[in-house]
Amino acid sequence: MQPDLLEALLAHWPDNLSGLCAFELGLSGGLDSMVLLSLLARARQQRPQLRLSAVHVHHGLNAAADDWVLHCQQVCQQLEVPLRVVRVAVSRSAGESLEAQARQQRYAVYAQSTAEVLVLAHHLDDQSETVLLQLLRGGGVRALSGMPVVRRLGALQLWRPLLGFTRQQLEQYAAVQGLVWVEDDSNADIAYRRNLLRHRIMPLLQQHVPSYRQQLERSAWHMAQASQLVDEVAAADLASCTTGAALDVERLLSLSPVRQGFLLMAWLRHLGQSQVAPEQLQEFLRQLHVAAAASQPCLQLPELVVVRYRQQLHAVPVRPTQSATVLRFDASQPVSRQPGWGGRLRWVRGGGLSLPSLAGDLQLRPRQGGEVLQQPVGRKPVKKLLQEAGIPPLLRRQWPLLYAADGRLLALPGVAVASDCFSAEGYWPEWLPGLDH
Ligand SMILES: Nc1ncnc2c1ncn2[C@@H]1O[C@H](COP(=O)(O)OP(=O)(O)OP(=O)(O)O)[C@@H](O)[C@H]1O
Repeated sequence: MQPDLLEALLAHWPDNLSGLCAFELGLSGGLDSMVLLSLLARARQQRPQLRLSAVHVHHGLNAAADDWVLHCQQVCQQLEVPLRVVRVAVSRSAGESLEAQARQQRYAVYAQSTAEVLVLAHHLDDQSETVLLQLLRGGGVRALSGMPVVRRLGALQLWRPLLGFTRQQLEQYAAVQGLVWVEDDSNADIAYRRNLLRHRIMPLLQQHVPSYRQQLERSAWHMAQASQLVDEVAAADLASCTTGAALDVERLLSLSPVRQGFLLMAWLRHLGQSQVAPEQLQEFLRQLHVAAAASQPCLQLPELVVVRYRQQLHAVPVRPTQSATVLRFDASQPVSRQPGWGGRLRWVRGGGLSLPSLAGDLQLRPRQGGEVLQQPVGRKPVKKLLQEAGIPPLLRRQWPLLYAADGRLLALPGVAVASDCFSAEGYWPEWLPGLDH
Protein backbone atom coordinates (compact mmCIF):
# COMPACT_ATOMS: atom_id res chain seq x y z
CA MET A 1 0.00 0.00 0.00
CA GLN A 2 1.22 3.49 -0.83
CA PRO A 3 2.14 5.27 2.43
CA ASP A 4 0.84 8.78 2.94
CA LEU A 5 4.02 10.70 2.18
CA LEU A 6 2.96 13.86 3.97
CA GLU A 7 1.98 11.97 7.11
CA ALA A 8 5.29 10.07 7.04
CA LEU A 9 7.26 13.29 6.50
CA LEU A 10 5.61 14.99 9.46
CA ALA A 11 5.92 11.88 11.65
CA HIS A 12 9.65 11.52 10.93
CA TRP A 13 10.62 15.18 11.27
CA PRO A 14 14.11 14.82 12.77
CA ASP A 15 14.49 15.80 16.43
CA ASN A 16 17.67 17.71 15.67
CA LEU A 17 15.74 20.03 13.34
CA SER A 18 13.05 20.89 15.86
CA GLY A 19 13.12 24.60 16.63
CA LEU A 20 14.53 25.42 13.18
CA CYS A 21 12.11 27.36 10.98
CA ALA A 22 13.87 28.55 7.81
CA PHE A 23 14.02 25.77 5.20
CA GLU A 24 15.38 26.13 1.68
CA LEU A 25 14.77 23.41 -0.88
CA GLY A 26 17.24 22.60 -3.66
CA LEU A 27 14.83 22.64 -6.60
CA SER A 28 16.03 21.18 -9.89
CA GLY A 29 12.57 21.12 -11.45
CA GLY A 30 12.73 17.30 -11.75
CA LEU A 31 10.26 14.82 -10.29
CA ASP A 32 11.98 14.33 -6.94
CA SER A 33 12.38 17.93 -5.90
CA MET A 34 8.92 18.85 -7.27
CA VAL A 35 7.41 16.17 -5.03
CA LEU A 36 9.35 17.51 -2.08
CA LEU A 37 8.28 21.07 -2.86
CA SER A 38 4.66 19.96 -2.85
CA LEU A 39 5.12 18.04 0.42
CA LEU A 40 6.88 20.89 2.21
CA ALA A 41 4.33 23.43 1.00
CA ARG A 42 1.59 21.21 2.42
CA ALA A 43 3.57 20.61 5.62
CA ARG A 44 3.68 24.40 6.04
CA GLN A 45 -0.08 24.45 6.47
CA GLN A 46 0.28 22.20 9.50
CA ARG A 47 3.45 23.84 10.80
CA PRO A 48 2.79 27.57 10.36
CA GLN A 49 6.16 28.50 11.85
CA LEU A 50 7.89 26.85 8.85
CA ARG A 51 9.38 29.42 6.45
CA LEU A 52 9.92 27.73 3.11
CA SER A 53 12.00 28.97 0.18
CA ALA A 54 13.71 27.29 -2.76
CA VAL A 55 16.92 27.65 -4.74
CA HIS A 56 17.49 26.63 -8.34
CA VAL A 57 21.03 26.44 -9.65
CA HIS A 58 21.20 27.25 -13.36
CA HIS A 59 24.26 25.46 -14.76
CA GLY A 60 23.55 26.38 -18.35
CA LEU A 61 24.70 22.91 -19.43
CA ASN A 62 21.45 21.79 -21.00
CA ALA A 63 19.71 23.47 -23.94
CA ALA A 64 16.47 23.39 -21.95
CA ALA A 65 18.01 24.98 -18.82
CA ASP A 66 16.10 28.24 -19.26
CA ASP A 67 12.80 26.35 -19.46
CA TRP A 68 13.62 24.62 -16.17
CA VAL A 69 14.04 28.02 -14.53
CA LEU A 70 10.67 29.14 -15.90
CA HIS A 71 9.00 26.00 -14.68
CA CYS A 72 10.47 26.35 -11.17
CA GLN A 73 9.39 30.01 -11.09
CA GLN A 74 5.84 29.21 -12.11
CA VAL A 75 5.32 26.44 -9.58
CA CYS A 76 6.96 28.40 -6.77
CA GLN A 77 4.76 31.38 -7.54
CA GLN A 78 1.63 29.23 -7.40
CA LEU A 79 2.69 27.80 -4.06
CA GLU A 80 3.90 31.17 -2.74
CA VAL A 81 7.40 29.88 -2.16
CA PRO A 82 10.17 32.48 -2.70
CA LEU A 83 12.70 31.19 -5.20
CA ARG A 84 16.26 32.31 -5.81
CA VAL A 85 17.85 31.37 -9.11
CA VAL A 86 21.64 31.31 -9.15
CA ARG A 87 23.52 31.10 -12.43
CA VAL A 88 26.89 29.39 -12.35
CA ALA A 89 29.38 28.77 -15.12
CA VAL A 90 30.78 25.24 -15.35
CA SER A 91 34.06 25.26 -17.23
CA ARG A 92 34.55 22.41 -19.67
CA SER A 93 38.31 22.47 -19.50
CA ALA A 94 39.25 21.52 -15.94
CA GLY A 95 40.24 17.94 -15.09
CA GLU A 96 37.08 16.95 -13.20
CA SER A 97 33.95 15.68 -14.94
CA LEU A 98 31.27 18.23 -15.75
CA GLU A 99 28.91 16.38 -13.42
CA ALA A 100 31.32 16.61 -10.50
CA GLN A 101 31.97 20.30 -11.14
CA ALA A 102 28.28 21.11 -11.41
CA ARG A 103 27.69 19.27 -8.17
CA GLN A 104 30.47 21.15 -6.40
CA GLN A 105 29.03 24.43 -7.59
CA ARG A 106 25.58 23.48 -6.37
CA TYR A 107 26.99 22.79 -2.92
CA ALA A 108 28.81 26.12 -2.96
CA VAL A 109 25.46 27.81 -3.72
CA TYR A 110 23.69 25.81 -1.00
CA ALA A 111 26.39 26.80 1.49
CA GLN A 112 25.53 30.48 0.90
CA SER A 113 21.92 29.94 1.92
CA THR A 114 20.60 32.19 4.66
CA ALA A 115 18.16 29.48 5.75
CA GLU A 116 18.79 27.16 8.68
CA VAL A 117 18.06 23.93 6.84
CA LEU A 118 18.87 23.07 3.24
CA VAL A 119 16.61 20.30 1.96
CA LEU A 120 17.45 17.92 -0.90
CA ALA A 121 15.19 15.37 -2.56
CA HIS A 122 17.42 12.29 -2.71
CA HIS A 123 15.35 9.12 -2.28
CA LEU A 124 15.90 5.42 -1.60
CA ASP A 125 16.80 4.59 -5.22
CA ASP A 126 19.44 7.37 -5.17
CA GLN A 127 20.77 5.88 -1.95
CA SER A 128 21.04 2.38 -3.48
CA GLU A 129 22.83 3.79 -6.51
CA THR A 130 25.21 5.79 -4.32
CA VAL A 131 26.16 2.74 -2.25
CA LEU A 132 26.68 0.55 -5.31
CA LEU A 133 28.68 3.26 -7.06
CA GLN A 134 30.94 3.57 -4.04
CA LEU A 135 31.35 -0.19 -3.92
CA LEU A 136 32.39 -0.16 -7.58
CA ARG A 137 34.90 2.61 -6.80
CA GLY A 138 36.38 0.59 -3.94
CA GLY A 139 35.12 3.03 -1.31
CA GLY A 140 35.86 2.59 2.39
CA VAL A 141 33.44 2.42 5.32
CA ARG A 142 32.74 6.15 5.25
CA ALA A 143 31.86 6.21 1.53
CA LEU A 144 29.79 3.04 1.83
CA SER A 145 27.69 4.59 4.61
CA GLY A 146 25.62 6.31 1.93
CA MET A 147 23.90 9.62 2.49
CA PRO A 148 22.77 10.47 6.01
CA VAL A 149 19.27 11.87 6.56
CA VAL A 150 20.73 14.91 8.34
CA ARG A 151 24.25 16.26 8.32
CA ARG A 152 25.98 19.58 8.78
CA LEU A 153 26.85 21.73 5.79
CA GLY A 154 28.86 24.64 7.15
CA ALA A 155 26.46 26.64 9.33
CA LEU A 156 23.44 24.82 7.87
CA GLN A 157 21.79 21.49 8.43
CA LEU A 158 21.43 19.43 5.26
CA TRP A 159 18.24 17.34 5.35
CA ARG A 160 17.19 14.55 2.98
CA PRO A 161 13.68 13.67 4.06
CA LEU A 162 12.86 11.38 1.12
CA LEU A 163 15.58 8.78 1.68
CA GLY A 164 12.98 6.34 3.01
CA PHE A 165 10.88 6.42 -0.18
CA THR A 166 11.40 4.80 -3.56
CA ARG A 167 11.27 6.62 -6.87
CA GLN A 168 8.11 4.68 -7.66
CA GLN A 169 6.42 6.01 -4.52
CA LEU A 170 7.34 9.55 -5.54
CA GLU A 171 5.93 8.95 -9.03
CA GLN A 172 2.68 7.74 -7.53
CA TYR A 173 2.47 10.80 -5.30
CA ALA A 174 3.15 13.08 -8.27
CA ALA A 175 0.39 11.38 -10.28
CA VAL A 176 -2.15 11.69 -7.47
CA GLN A 177 -1.27 15.35 -6.89
CA GLY A 178 -1.16 16.13 -10.60
CA LEU A 179 2.38 17.50 -10.41
CA VAL A 180 4.30 18.59 -13.49
CA TRP A 181 8.06 18.31 -13.74
CA VAL A 182 10.90 18.57 -16.24
CA GLU A 183 13.01 15.66 -17.48
CA ASP A 184 16.77 16.02 -17.71
CA ASP A 185 17.64 14.13 -20.91
CA SER A 186 21.21 13.55 -19.68
CA ASN A 187 19.73 11.11 -17.15
CA ALA A 188 19.26 8.66 -19.99
CA ASP A 189 22.91 8.66 -21.06
CA ILE A 190 24.39 5.37 -19.91
CA ALA A 191 27.92 6.64 -20.49
CA TYR A 192 27.49 7.92 -16.91
CA ARG A 193 27.93 5.07 -14.51
CA ARG A 194 25.03 6.17 -12.32
CA ASN A 195 22.70 6.03 -15.32
CA LEU A 196 24.11 2.67 -16.33
CA LEU A 197 23.22 1.32 -12.90
CA ARG A 198 19.80 2.97 -12.98
CA HIS A 199 18.76 1.77 -16.41
CA ARG A 200 20.55 -1.56 -16.82
CA ILE A 201 21.71 -3.04 -13.52
CA MET A 202 18.98 -2.01 -11.08
CA PRO A 203 16.12 -3.38 -13.20
CA LEU A 204 17.89 -6.77 -13.20
CA LEU A 205 18.35 -6.61 -9.45
CA GLN A 206 14.70 -5.64 -9.07
CA GLN A 207 13.75 -8.75 -11.01
CA HIS A 208 15.88 -11.16 -8.98
CA VAL A 209 16.28 -9.46 -5.57
CA PRO A 210 13.23 -7.20 -5.23
CA SER A 211 14.27 -6.06 -1.75
CA TYR A 212 17.72 -4.94 -2.93
CA ARG A 213 17.13 -1.30 -1.96
CA GLN A 214 16.32 -2.20 1.63
CA GLN A 215 19.27 -4.59 1.80
CA LEU A 216 21.72 -2.01 0.48
CA GLU A 217 20.29 0.52 2.90
CA ARG A 218 20.85 -1.98 5.75
CA SER A 219 24.46 -2.48 4.71
CA ALA A 220 24.92 1.27 4.51
CA TRP A 221 23.57 1.55 8.05
CA HIS A 222 26.09 -1.06 9.28
CA MET A 223 28.85 0.86 7.49
CA ALA A 224 27.73 4.13 9.05
CA GLN A 225 27.93 2.51 12.50
CA ALA A 226 31.41 1.15 11.78
CA SER A 227 32.50 4.48 10.33
CA GLN A 228 31.38 6.32 13.45
CA LEU A 229 33.30 3.89 15.64
CA VAL A 230 36.42 4.36 13.49
CA ASP A 231 36.06 8.15 13.79
CA GLU A 232 35.72 7.99 17.55
CA VAL A 233 38.76 5.73 17.98
CA ALA A 234 40.81 7.84 15.56
CA ALA A 235 39.86 11.06 17.37
CA ALA A 236 40.91 9.60 20.74
CA ASP A 237 44.19 8.26 19.27
CA LEU A 238 44.86 11.59 17.61
CA ALA A 239 44.38 13.42 20.89
CA SER A 240 46.81 11.09 22.64
CA CYS A 241 49.50 11.34 19.93
CA THR A 242 49.36 15.07 19.19
CA THR A 243 51.96 17.38 20.64
CA GLY A 244 51.36 20.94 19.48
CA ALA A 245 50.90 20.76 15.73
CA ALA A 246 52.95 17.55 15.42
CA LEU A 247 52.39 13.82 15.96
CA ASP A 248 54.57 11.81 18.30
CA VAL A 249 56.07 8.98 16.22
CA GLU A 250 56.74 6.61 19.11
CA ARG A 251 53.17 6.81 20.39
CA LEU A 252 51.81 6.49 16.85
CA LEU A 253 53.84 3.35 16.18
CA SER A 254 52.81 1.78 19.49
CA LEU A 255 49.24 1.53 18.16
CA SER A 256 48.01 -1.39 16.05
CA PRO A 257 48.70 -0.91 12.30
CA VAL A 258 45.05 -0.40 11.49
CA ARG A 259 44.72 2.35 14.12
CA GLN A 260 47.90 4.02 12.85
CA GLY A 261 46.31 4.27 9.40
CA PHE A 262 43.01 5.70 10.62
CA LEU A 263 44.79 8.13 12.95
CA LEU A 264 46.91 9.48 10.11
CA MET A 265 43.82 9.78 7.94
CA ALA A 266 41.97 11.71 10.68
CA TRP A 267 44.96 14.02 11.16
CA LEU A 268 45.22 14.73 7.45
CA ARG A 269 41.49 15.32 7.22
CA HIS A 270 41.82 17.95 9.98
CA LEU A 271 44.47 19.56 7.81
CA GLY A 272 42.05 19.65 4.87
CA GLN A 273 43.51 16.66 2.99
CA SER A 274 40.67 14.22 2.50
CA GLN A 275 41.82 12.56 -0.72
CA VAL A 276 44.68 10.39 0.50
CA ALA A 277 45.10 6.94 -1.04
CA PRO A 278 45.19 4.29 1.72
CA GLU A 279 48.05 2.53 -0.13
CA GLN A 280 50.17 5.67 0.14
CA LEU A 281 49.51 5.90 3.88
CA GLN A 282 50.36 2.23 4.38
CA GLU A 283 53.64 2.65 2.51
CA PHE A 284 54.54 5.70 4.59
CA LEU A 285 53.80 3.84 7.82
CA ARG A 286 55.90 0.91 6.64
CA GLN A 287 58.81 3.26 5.99
CA LEU A 288 58.39 4.87 9.39
CA HIS A 289 58.64 1.41 10.96
CA VAL A 290 61.70 0.24 9.12
CA ALA A 291 63.58 3.51 8.63
CA ALA A 292 66.39 4.22 11.04
CA ALA A 293 65.87 7.24 13.27
CA ALA A 294 68.29 9.22 11.14
CA SER A 295 66.55 8.60 7.82
CA GLN A 296 63.71 10.74 6.62
CA PRO A 297 60.62 9.10 5.20
CA CYS A 298 58.08 11.55 3.91
CA LEU A 299 54.51 11.50 2.70
CA GLN A 300 54.02 13.69 -0.34
CA LEU A 301 50.49 15.05 -0.89
CA PRO A 302 49.34 17.66 -3.39
CA GLU A 303 49.32 20.52 -0.88
CA LEU A 304 51.47 19.33 1.97
CA VAL A 305 54.27 17.02 2.91
CA VAL A 306 54.52 15.04 6.12
CA VAL A 307 58.09 14.66 7.38
CA ARG A 308 59.68 13.13 10.43
CA TYR A 309 61.84 15.45 12.45
CA ARG A 310 63.03 14.83 16.01
CA GLN A 311 60.72 11.83 16.42
CA GLN A 312 57.69 13.82 15.46
CA LEU A 313 55.65 14.03 12.27
CA HIS A 314 55.19 17.51 10.90
CA ALA A 315 52.89 18.52 8.06
CA VAL A 316 54.41 21.38 6.13
CA PRO A 317 53.09 23.15 3.04
CA VAL A 318 54.55 22.04 -0.29
CA ARG A 319 54.77 25.62 -1.47
CA PRO A 320 55.04 27.93 1.52
CA THR A 321 54.66 31.61 0.62
CA GLN A 322 57.75 32.56 2.61
CA SER A 323 57.85 36.23 1.82
CA ALA A 324 59.84 38.36 4.27
CA THR A 325 57.74 38.70 7.41
CA VAL A 326 58.18 41.57 9.86
CA LEU A 327 57.67 40.75 13.51
CA ARG A 328 58.27 42.29 16.91
CA PHE A 329 59.72 40.45 19.86
CA ASP A 330 57.18 40.39 22.70
CA ALA A 331 58.06 38.35 25.80
CA SER A 332 54.38 38.28 26.83
CA GLN A 333 53.46 36.49 23.58
CA PRO A 334 56.03 33.72 23.32
CA VAL A 335 54.36 31.85 20.42
CA SER A 336 53.34 33.37 17.09
CA ARG A 337 51.79 31.51 14.14
CA GLN A 338 53.54 32.15 10.83
CA PRO A 339 51.02 30.78 8.31
CA GLY A 340 53.02 31.70 5.21
CA TRP A 341 55.92 29.71 6.63
CA GLY A 342 53.88 26.70 7.70
CA GLY A 343 54.98 26.80 11.32
CA ARG A 344 55.23 28.75 14.56
CA LEU A 345 57.97 30.77 16.21
CA ARG A 346 58.39 30.32 19.96
CA TRP A 347 60.61 32.25 22.36
CA VAL A 348 62.15 30.39 25.31
CA ARG A 349 63.73 32.41 28.10
CA GLY A 350 67.26 31.58 29.32
CA GLY A 351 70.25 31.42 27.00
CA GLY A 352 69.55 33.09 23.66
CA LEU A 353 69.42 36.43 21.90
CA SER A 354 70.05 39.48 24.05
CA LEU A 355 67.23 42.01 24.44
CA PRO A 356 69.12 44.81 22.62
CA SER A 357 69.57 42.56 19.58
CA LEU A 358 65.81 41.90 19.55
CA ALA A 359 64.78 45.58 19.51
CA GLY A 360 62.78 47.00 16.59
CA ASP A 361 61.39 45.28 13.51
CA LEU A 362 62.77 41.77 13.17
CA GLN A 363 62.31 39.80 9.98
CA LEU A 364 61.84 36.19 8.97
CA ARG A 365 63.37 35.72 5.54
CA PRO A 366 63.81 32.72 3.28
CA ARG A 367 67.25 31.33 2.56
CA GLN A 368 68.90 32.68 -0.56
CA GLY A 369 72.03 30.55 -0.30
CA GLY A 370 75.48 31.42 0.98
CA GLU A 371 74.38 32.89 4.35
CA VAL A 372 76.74 32.58 7.29
CA LEU A 373 76.08 32.92 11.02
CA GLN A 374 78.56 34.08 13.62
CA GLN A 375 79.52 31.18 15.92
CA PRO A 376 82.09 30.96 18.76
CA VAL A 377 84.44 29.20 16.32
CA GLY A 378 83.93 31.77 13.55
CA ARG A 379 81.40 32.34 10.79
CA LYS A 380 79.61 29.14 9.82
CA PRO A 381 77.52 28.46 6.71
CA VAL A 382 73.81 28.18 7.44
CA LYS A 383 73.64 25.14 5.18
CA LYS A 384 76.15 23.32 7.36
CA LEU A 385 74.39 24.27 10.60
CA LEU A 386 71.10 22.90 9.27
CA GLN A 387 72.76 19.67 8.16
CA GLU A 388 74.50 19.20 11.50
CA ALA A 389 71.19 19.72 13.31
CA GLY A 390 69.78 16.73 11.39
CA ILE A 391 66.99 18.70 9.75
CA PRO A 392 65.42 16.84 6.83
CA PRO A 393 66.34 18.31 3.41
CA LEU A 394 62.76 19.34 2.68
CA LEU A 395 62.54 21.33 5.92
CA ARG A 396 66.01 22.77 5.38
CA ARG A 397 64.85 24.43 2.19
CA GLN A 398 61.98 26.16 3.97
CA TRP A 399 63.69 26.93 7.28
CA PRO A 400 63.26 30.63 8.15
CA LEU A 401 66.20 32.89 8.96
CA LEU A 402 65.75 35.56 11.64
CA TYR A 403 67.21 38.98 10.88
CA ALA A 404 67.70 41.97 13.20
CA ALA A 405 66.29 45.44 12.54
CA ASP A 406 69.72 46.47 11.19
CA GLY A 407 69.72 43.59 8.67
CA ARG A 408 72.19 41.33 10.53
CA LEU A 409 71.49 37.59 10.55
CA LEU A 410 70.50 36.90 14.17
CA ALA A 411 69.54 33.25 14.23
CA LEU A 412 68.58 30.05 12.58
CA PRO A 413 65.60 29.48 14.86
CA GLY A 414 65.79 26.23 16.80
CA VAL A 415 69.33 25.59 15.57
CA ALA A 416 71.74 28.39 16.45
CA VAL A 417 71.91 32.08 17.36
CA ALA A 418 74.65 34.58 16.45
CA SER A 419 77.25 34.18 19.20
CA ASP A 420 77.97 37.92 19.32
CA CYS A 421 74.29 38.54 20.24
CA PHE A 422 74.16 35.81 22.88
CA SER A 423 73.14 36.50 26.46
CA ALA A 424 72.57 33.99 29.27
CA GLU A 425 69.36 35.90 30.12
CA GLY A 426 68.37 36.17 26.48
CA TYR A 427 65.61 34.47 24.49
CA TRP A 428 66.09 31.37 22.38
CA PRO A 429 64.01 31.30 19.18
CA GLU A 430 62.45 27.89 18.49
CA TRP A 431 61.03 27.04 15.08
CA LEU A 432 58.07 24.64 15.23
CA PRO A 433 57.40 23.45 11.70
CA GLY A 434 53.93 22.12 10.90
CA LEU A 435 50.47 23.33 10.06
CA ASP A 436 47.93 23.76 12.83
CA HIS A 437 44.68 21.89 12.75
N1 LIG B 1 20.09 22.52 -10.46
C1 LIG B 1 19.69 22.30 -9.21
N2 LIG B 1 19.38 23.33 -8.41
C2 LIG B 1 19.00 23.14 -7.14
N3 LIG B 1 18.94 21.94 -6.56
C3 LIG B 1 19.25 20.86 -7.30
C4 LIG B 1 19.66 20.99 -8.65
N4 LIG B 1 19.93 19.76 -9.11
C5 LIG B 1 19.70 18.90 -8.11
N5 LIG B 1 19.30 19.55 -7.00
C6 LIG B 1 18.92 18.97 -5.70
O1 LIG B 1 19.78 17.88 -5.43
C7 LIG B 1 19.02 16.68 -5.32
C8 LIG B 1 19.82 15.52 -5.90
O2 LIG B 1 19.99 15.70 -7.27
P1 LIG B 1 21.12 14.94 -8.06
O3 LIG B 1 21.07 13.49 -7.70
O4 LIG B 1 21.04 15.33 -9.49
O5 LIG B 1 22.31 15.70 -7.41
P2 LIG B 1 23.69 15.33 -6.79
O6 LIG B 1 23.95 16.41 -5.79
O7 LIG B 1 24.64 15.16 -7.90
O8 LIG B 1 23.45 14.03 -6.03
P3 LIG B 1 24.34 12.74 -5.94
O9 LIG B 1 25.06 12.87 -4.63
O10 LIG B 1 23.25 11.71 -5.89
O11 LIG B 1 25.24 12.68 -7.13
C9 LIG B 1 17.75 16.98 -6.08
O12 LIG B 1 16.71 16.15 -5.66
C10 LIG B 1 17.51 18.41 -5.71
O13 LIG B 1 16.96 18.53 -4.41
